[in-house]
Amino acid sequence: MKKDTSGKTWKDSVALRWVVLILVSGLMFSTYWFQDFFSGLKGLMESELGFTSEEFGRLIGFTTIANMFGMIIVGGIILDKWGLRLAGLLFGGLAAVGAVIVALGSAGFFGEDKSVMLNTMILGRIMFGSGLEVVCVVCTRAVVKWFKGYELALAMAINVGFGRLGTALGMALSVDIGKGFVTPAISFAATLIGLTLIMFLIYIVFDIKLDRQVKGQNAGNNLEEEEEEDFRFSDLIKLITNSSFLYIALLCVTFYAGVFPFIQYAPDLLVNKFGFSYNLPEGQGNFILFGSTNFGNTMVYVGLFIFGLAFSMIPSKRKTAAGKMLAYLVIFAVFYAAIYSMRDTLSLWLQNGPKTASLIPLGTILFTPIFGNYVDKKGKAASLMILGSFLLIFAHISLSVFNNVILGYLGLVSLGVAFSLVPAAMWPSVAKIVAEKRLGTAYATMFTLQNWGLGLFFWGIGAVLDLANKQNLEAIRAGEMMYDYTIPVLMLVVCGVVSIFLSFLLKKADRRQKYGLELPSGQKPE
Ligand SMILES: C[C@H](NC(=O)[C@@H](N)CCCCN)C(=O)O
Repeated sequence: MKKDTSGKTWKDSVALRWVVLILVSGLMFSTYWFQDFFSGLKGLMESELGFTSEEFGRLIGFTTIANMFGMIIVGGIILDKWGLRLAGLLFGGLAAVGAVIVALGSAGFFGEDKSVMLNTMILGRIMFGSGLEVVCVVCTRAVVKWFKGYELALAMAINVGFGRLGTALGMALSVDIGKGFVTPAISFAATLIGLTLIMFLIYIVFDIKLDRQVKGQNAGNNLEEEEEEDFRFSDLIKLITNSSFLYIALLCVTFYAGVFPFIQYAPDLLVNKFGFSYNLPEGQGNFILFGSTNFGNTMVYVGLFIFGLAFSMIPSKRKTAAGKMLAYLVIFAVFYAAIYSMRDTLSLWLQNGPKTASLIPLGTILFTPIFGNYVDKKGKAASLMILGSFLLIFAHISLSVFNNVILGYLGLVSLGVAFSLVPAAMWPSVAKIVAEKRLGTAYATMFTLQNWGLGLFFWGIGAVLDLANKQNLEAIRAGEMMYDYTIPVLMLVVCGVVSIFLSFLLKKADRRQKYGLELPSGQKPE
């Protein structure tokens, strides 16, 4: 799109850009929620629906099947041909319909036989999964459309942050929402997709207006509209024969295979391995925000925190050093006071499987932009991917081989840091390796390959869990014994080892091909 210098469009307004970001990110929030909220319900699915771990794994694994066989590429082509408004509605709608089928299936609407329930839920998850990935691409495209030339990196981080928030809240709250049943939690998650589709409909009004304004400007200035590049198979061939792209794409497969599938089982692991709870004690710890006696305090904390954050974001030239210190002090004090006042609740949460595991995606909301900023300013992206892969290995070893709860917490923290580091370094690196006109194809290719790894491990962890505990399955289901997660999690160490190997190869290839992955943003190698 060419920019008009004589008039303004809606995207030139800061306020409207951020309204658009919220409207678009709604779908990220709800689809990530629906993708990951089953993790908090694994125990309930076993006790209420009678699903084995393998069946649980099959259910979440099948979410990726259409994507493995090219759905994201088909979605990309539809996006190119029909535009982001129709593609968003089509694939967001597909995700919503799929989610409703999962809810109906779990309620026994299609039949109360276990296999009918499982198969209809799988059918719904396949439809949902086909929508999810394309929705993610549509949202990213919309953010680029409105923020290119403005706060693009920040907007992208916030957009993914909404997705992570969806994952965290879905994991943490689904048990409470379901109140001991699976279907209400699924219905809630499906309703969220419906509501955020309405937000997307409102976004469409903004998008139509912007297109009209840009068209008017271009006509007034005799400018031709810039054509976006369509998906081409020849681009795909060029990409996969580029060694740096190949290494980073494979790293995307192995790294994410070690993280997303683990997250689906993390609450159940904490419950079975360390004796954490699935439910909080009746009437305790359910401190969310609303309906809590601490609501007033919380609002004061939130207000002060936003004030501190907003103040710290004022450009340095307009702010004294003392002002900057004051802003950081306010943020720190608010954080400390909030944690201190919630210490009882927090201590209950840190012994609850879904709530503790949800801290992994929650932490990334804070750390991914911090590491992203580091990569922008200092570079070292390939080295940070090596570090992230190392932390992944540490996390999985400490959560599998050892039986120490402190090491378990350290493992979770280490996984959270890795899950912030690698995406913060990986996605901007792809933009350095691949020409902008091929970025759509590059992301679609990476997400397609990634879904192979996800599908395999979503299902594989559950299947190996059943296999490794074959002798004790009866006793485990009767609540007399606990699952042993050692082998399924140890398996994920392999993902970390291959990731380190690939990150070293990437660093070496970058030295040869000179993409400048180790350099700050905007700096080119000599
Ligand atoms: C940005 C990146 N997105 C992906 O990997 C997508 N394939 C969406 C996956 C959704 C899984 N809950 C990310 O989320 O880091």
